[in-house]
Amino acid sequence: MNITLEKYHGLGNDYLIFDPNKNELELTEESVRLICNRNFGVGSDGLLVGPILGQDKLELKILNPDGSEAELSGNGVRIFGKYLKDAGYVQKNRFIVNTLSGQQTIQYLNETGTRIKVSMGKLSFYSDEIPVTGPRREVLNETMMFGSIPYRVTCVTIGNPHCVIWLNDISKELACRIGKHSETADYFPEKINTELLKVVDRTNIEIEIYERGAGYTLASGTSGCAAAGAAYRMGLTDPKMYVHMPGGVLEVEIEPDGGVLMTGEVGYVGRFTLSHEMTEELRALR
Ligand SMILES: N[C@@H](CCC[C@H](N)C(=O)O)C(=O)O
Repeated sequence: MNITLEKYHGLGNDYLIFDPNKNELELTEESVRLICNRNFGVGSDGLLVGPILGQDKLELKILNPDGSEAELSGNGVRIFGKYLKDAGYVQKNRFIVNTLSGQQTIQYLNETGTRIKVSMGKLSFYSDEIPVTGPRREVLNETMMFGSIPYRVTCVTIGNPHCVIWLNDISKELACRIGKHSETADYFPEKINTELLKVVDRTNIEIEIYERGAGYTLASGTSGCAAAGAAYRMGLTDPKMYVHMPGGVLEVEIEPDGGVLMTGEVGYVGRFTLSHEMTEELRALR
């Protein structure tokens, strides 16, 4: 049987869904890299594997295009929510999914499930939880060197690790220039997602993103939550704000206990049935 993948995007952050209940393939780092490759494969910013059906559980495994596993993806969870509705796995309007980072609550805000609110979990700025090397502390406004240049950095986890750099001017070029050094810097034993943050006013921020295991992306849900959390913690914004990214806008709300609510759109691109040749090539990649 040839492999079938469904493609969705969250504000231009595109993911392929590999439903293990409908496909037979043992995924390896190499096969994930080939599927996500934009020239030799279908191409995407990541692969969502699910639903993995457990006892009363809907599990989601999130893979980066380099084959590594991520604890959480905000766009990935919204996309997964839309897929679960489209494929008839859920009938409820509000339900829980499980990722490596814990539980996320998904809520459909419209009939077609294209607008989704997710309760993402809690932010932590503590070094041992992110993780960041050195003594246990909250990593707030510290100087770190990326490619021999010093930057003021606030680090935070929302299940996956983020480093937020507050600047007056941000761009794709700068995100790529800094991100390629910060992703693998010694400060971060599990690597890091990088966000350049520009504060527009108390309810609007702009970010540029360089994702761990994926590189530059047009949008990222966890990055939006991390940057919003950092901006609020630094006293630069109100708790509820619009996060503007090159691919579109997310609404993020920081709750008094550090919980984060994220709301945004999901788009369905289409179904891709891989050729016999491609299916066989993937099966050979062990
Ligand atoms: N695109 C994502 C984040 C995906 C995971 C990230 N690259 C990581 O390794 O932590 C999002 O929408 O949050």
